[in-house]
Amino acid sequence: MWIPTALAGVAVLMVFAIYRDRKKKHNIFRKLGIPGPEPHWWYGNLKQLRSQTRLAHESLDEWSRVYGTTYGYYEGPTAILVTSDLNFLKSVFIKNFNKFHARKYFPLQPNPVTHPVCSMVVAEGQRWKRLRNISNPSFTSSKLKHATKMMNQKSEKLLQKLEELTKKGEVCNIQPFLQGLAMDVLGEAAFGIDLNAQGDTHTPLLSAIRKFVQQNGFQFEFMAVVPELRFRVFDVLFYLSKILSLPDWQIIEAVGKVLEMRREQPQRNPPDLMQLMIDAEASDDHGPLEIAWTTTAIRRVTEIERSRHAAELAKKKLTTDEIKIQGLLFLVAGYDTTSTVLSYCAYALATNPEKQQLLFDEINQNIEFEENLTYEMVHALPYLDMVLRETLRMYSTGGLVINRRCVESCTINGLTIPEGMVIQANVWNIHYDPDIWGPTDPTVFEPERFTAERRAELHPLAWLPFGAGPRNCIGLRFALLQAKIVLAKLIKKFRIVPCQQTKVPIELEEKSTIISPKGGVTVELQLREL
Ligand code: HEM
Repeated sequence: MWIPTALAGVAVLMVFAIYRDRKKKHNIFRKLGIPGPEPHWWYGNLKQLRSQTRLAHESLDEWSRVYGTTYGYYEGPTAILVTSDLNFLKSVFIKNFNKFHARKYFPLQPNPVTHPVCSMVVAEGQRWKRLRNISNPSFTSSKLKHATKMMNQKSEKLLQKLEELTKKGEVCNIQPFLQGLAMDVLGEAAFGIDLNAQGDTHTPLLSAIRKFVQQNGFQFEFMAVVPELRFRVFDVLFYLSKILSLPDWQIIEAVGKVLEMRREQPQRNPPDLMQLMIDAEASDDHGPLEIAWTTTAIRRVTEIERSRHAAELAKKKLTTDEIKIQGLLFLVAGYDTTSTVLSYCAYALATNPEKQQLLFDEINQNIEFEENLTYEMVHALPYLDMVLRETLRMYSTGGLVINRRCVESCTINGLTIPEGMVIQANVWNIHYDPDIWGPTDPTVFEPERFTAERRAELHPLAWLPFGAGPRNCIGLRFALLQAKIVLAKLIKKFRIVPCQQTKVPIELEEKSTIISPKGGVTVELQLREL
């Protein structure tokens, strides 16, 4: 009888210890004199952050109306400082980057310090720098110039598909088409292969990526409540994903096959991302990815892997597994973002016909039908640039990942930030601030906010769709170039008009870490007369 009683006593003591620990952690903002919503002792403010009626960015925006420019909330025990103070953000994202080079942990991710394999998006410190430095040369101006021909070809294929649909008199949900295009462009640019996602929208790779993007979203957010278990749960799930051949494993396997193929047919000119990674591959490989993915194996290999990693870090080399994970990252990071932004553009132009006409006039005067748009031609279309920037202001699809985790306690603009606190840029709030974007109401689509003169007056952190500082989006220029080529060709050929199925105002949803139009964007495309 005494055993169950003792166990119950231990359980009560443990719950009490956790309760006290949480209460202590939830006192951080009070001690710093920072306002914010009252946290629940167990899940913090997670339940209020996302509800049936509100998405996370709407909660952040709403809280800033109640608590002001800077406030704090908690995800489980983790303190999140949310701010729209542009100078404060500049200090964190740029001036003090050495203390803020990490992101808030994703709901499920590998341990960025001890796990043998991390992609750039979750890596930290030297590890992140090494991965970023190896990938950076893929995004130089000369690489982008080289990619324009391929982007043109893929866009022409998109137009053909859309024309077929239009001729049948059908309205179209444009997002899946744009997803196919984005995937084809990435396949060529990063790996030198034709994925033909536009030919067959149900290829196993595309389906796997779609599922991956859906599943790795906020349904795992409960992990924020028990951050101590996050890495272990990731390890177990990843191990299971191999056994069950879940989407992430399918993508990794597909990238692995490309890697093998490319090792046999090396050196494209100029080298693409895959070639850069192969060139940076370590000769003494660590062995297959799966060795790490059992909890017991992890303990066994960590020390060995750590010392190997230290040696590799010094050589700036990549392991085979890192190449595969980086490959997965680029496919996932570039696929949904660019296609989502283009879908928002279609919505914005359909519902603002006079702005669409201005854009058409600029394109019509400067480019011929089916012309191969060069890098220089695209950059000589200022209104096209303004339309994209305004769309990205109004619909900041990646706003929720624009945060940094403090890796060493420090004082920023008079505020003491303890290690582990996350600084979240309140992007949607900043992007709709009338003091920055007025006098025209920021809820109105007005590309004219981005004339060269007005841009020169903007604070460098006022427009944040791609984040800021050394850890901003690596694909920024690539994405903008691709989006401009597609949009210019699309508007030259079609008039985009709203139809019965167009949801006005647009409905949003949180998918993975991005904010997308719910159910895509359905519009009517009318062929323009030649
Ligand atoms: C319009 C399309 C895109 C948008 C809106 C977007 C947005 C973002 C944002 C907001 C971040 C976080 C930045 C920060 O924390 O400061 C990010 C990071 C990243 N993006 Fe993009 N992105 C786009 C396209 C792409 C493309 C095409 C690629 C790859 C070809 C890409 C690869 C990445 C990677 C690898 C990171 C992590 C960078 C790091 O941690 O160092 N993105 N993106």
